[in-house]
Amino acid sequence: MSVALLWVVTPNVEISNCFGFFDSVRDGNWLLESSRFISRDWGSIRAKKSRKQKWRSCSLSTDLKYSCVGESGLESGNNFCVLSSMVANTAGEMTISSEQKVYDVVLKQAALVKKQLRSSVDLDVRPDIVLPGNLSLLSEAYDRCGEVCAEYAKTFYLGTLLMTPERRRAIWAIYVWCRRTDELVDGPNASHITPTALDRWESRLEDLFQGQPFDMLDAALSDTVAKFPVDIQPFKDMIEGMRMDLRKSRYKNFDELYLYCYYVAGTVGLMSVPVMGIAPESQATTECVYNAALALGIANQLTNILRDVGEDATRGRIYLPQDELAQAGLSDEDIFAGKVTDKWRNFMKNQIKRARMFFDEAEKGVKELSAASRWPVWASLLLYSQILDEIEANDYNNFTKRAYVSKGKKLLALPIAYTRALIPPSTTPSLLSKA
Ligand SMILES: CC(C)=CCC/C(C)=C/CC/C(C)=C/CC/C(C)=C/[C@@H]1[C@@H](COP(=O)(O)OP(=O)(O)O)[C@]1(C)CC/C=C(\C)CC/C=C(\C)CCC=C(C)C
Repeated sequence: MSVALLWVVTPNVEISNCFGFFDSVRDGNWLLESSRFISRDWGSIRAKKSRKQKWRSCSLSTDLKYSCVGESGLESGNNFCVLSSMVANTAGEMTISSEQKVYDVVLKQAALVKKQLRSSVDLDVRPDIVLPGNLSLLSEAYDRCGEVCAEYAKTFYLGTLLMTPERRRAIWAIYVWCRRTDELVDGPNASHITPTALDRWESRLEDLFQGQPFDMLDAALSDTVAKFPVDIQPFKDMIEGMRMDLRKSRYKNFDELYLYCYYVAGTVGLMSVPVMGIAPESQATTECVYNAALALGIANQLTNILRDVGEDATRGRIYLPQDELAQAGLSDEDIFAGKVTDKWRNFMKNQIKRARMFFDEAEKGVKELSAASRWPVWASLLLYSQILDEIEANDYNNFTKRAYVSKGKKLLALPIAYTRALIPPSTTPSLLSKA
C-alpha cells in the first residue's frame, strides 16, 4: 500500500520509489525507572537552582504516586528514592542516563526557540525568499506533502486543516520527512537499508537545512526550516533511532527503551512545537511545553510498542525491557509463544500504567500551544491513548489481536478534542512559571 502511494505522490522529476529516497541511497527496578523518567522534578535535582525552580513549577508531583505502579515489593512507594541522572551500565560503571541526555536536548531546543515563539505576532515565519517561478513549485511540493499526510494519517490531516495555512504546510512537510525516514527501516525496502544509506539520508538532511534540497519533498521541508525556528538536532536524532533499529532487537532496560522512544517519536514533538507555536498568553516555560511534547512522543511510541508486541515478535523483535520481563517471570520464549497468562497480564498492566503517565505529562502542555494547534494535538493524544484501553479490552492479548480504536470512537474523540482545545493556556504563574 505504501509503495503504491509513494508512486502516486512522487513527481516525475524525482526519484520515484519509496518517497524518492531508496534509489538515492541504495549504495533495577522498573518502578524507579518509571518514576524517574516521567517526573521533571528529577531534572530539577540535577539542574542548577534557577532551572530547578522552573522545572518544579511545571512538573508532575514527585510524590509517591508514580512509585506505586508495580506489583512487587521492590516497587513499594516507601522504598522509592531519587537516584540521579546516572545509571549503571552492564560493566557496573555509572553512565549518564538516557533521560539526562534527552533532557539536555530539550533544554537546547527550548532555548533556541524561546524568543521567536514568545513573539506576540500570530505567525513569526520569515517571508518567502523564493523567486516567483519557484513559488508554484514550492506550493506543489507542499500540496504533495499534504496528500501524503491525508493518505497516511487522515484524522490528523483533518486536524491540521484548522491550523493557519503556513503552519499546516510546515507540519505536513515535517510529517512527510518523518514518514520517509521511518519507511527506510520499516517500509518495503527496509531489508536493503544499511547504516551507510542512513548516513546518506543524514547528509541529505544537512543539505536541505543548508537550503539545498535533493527533491521536491525535501524542498518543502527546506522551506519550512528556513521559516520556522526548527533545529536540525531532533531530525538527526530520528535518523539515529533508525540506526538503532538496524542494530538492535532487544532493550535491556527502560533506560535503553526510553532513548529509542525519544529518537523515533519524542523527536517528533520537538520538531513540531516550533511550528505549532506556544500561545502568547501562556505563562508556561518553553522547557515545560517541550517536555510535554517529548512526553507525547514517548507515550505514543510506548503505546505503539504495546499494541504491536505480537507483530514485532514475528520479526524477531522485542521492544519490551528485558529486565522487567525477567522480574515478571517472563522470557523471550513466552513472547514468541504468545500465550496470555496472569504473569503477562500483570506485566502489561504495569507497562500500560507507565505509558499513561507519559500521556498525563503530555496533557499538561497541550493547552499551552497556540489555539489553532491544540485540536489536532488533543485529537492525536486521545486517539492514541485509547489504544491502551483497547489492549485492556482485549484482555491483554496483544499477541494475536491488534488493538484498534473503532471509527465510532474516533469520531467521538474529535468533538471531545475540540472542547478541550478551547481551554485557554494557564495564566497563573504559580502553576506554570514563565521563562
Ligand atoms: C499534531 C501532531 C500529532 C503533529 C505531529 C505530526 C508529525 C510530524 C508526525 C510524524 C509521525 C511519524 C511518521 C513519525 C515517524 C516515526 C514513527 C512511525 C513514530 C510513530 C508514530 C505513529 O506512527 P504510525 O502512523 O506509523 O502509527 P500507526 O502504526 O499507523 O498507528 C509514533 C508512535 C510517534 C508519533 C509521535 C508524535 C505524533 C508526537 C506528537 C507530539 C507533538 C505533536 C507535540 C505536541 C505538543 C505538546 C505540547 C503536547
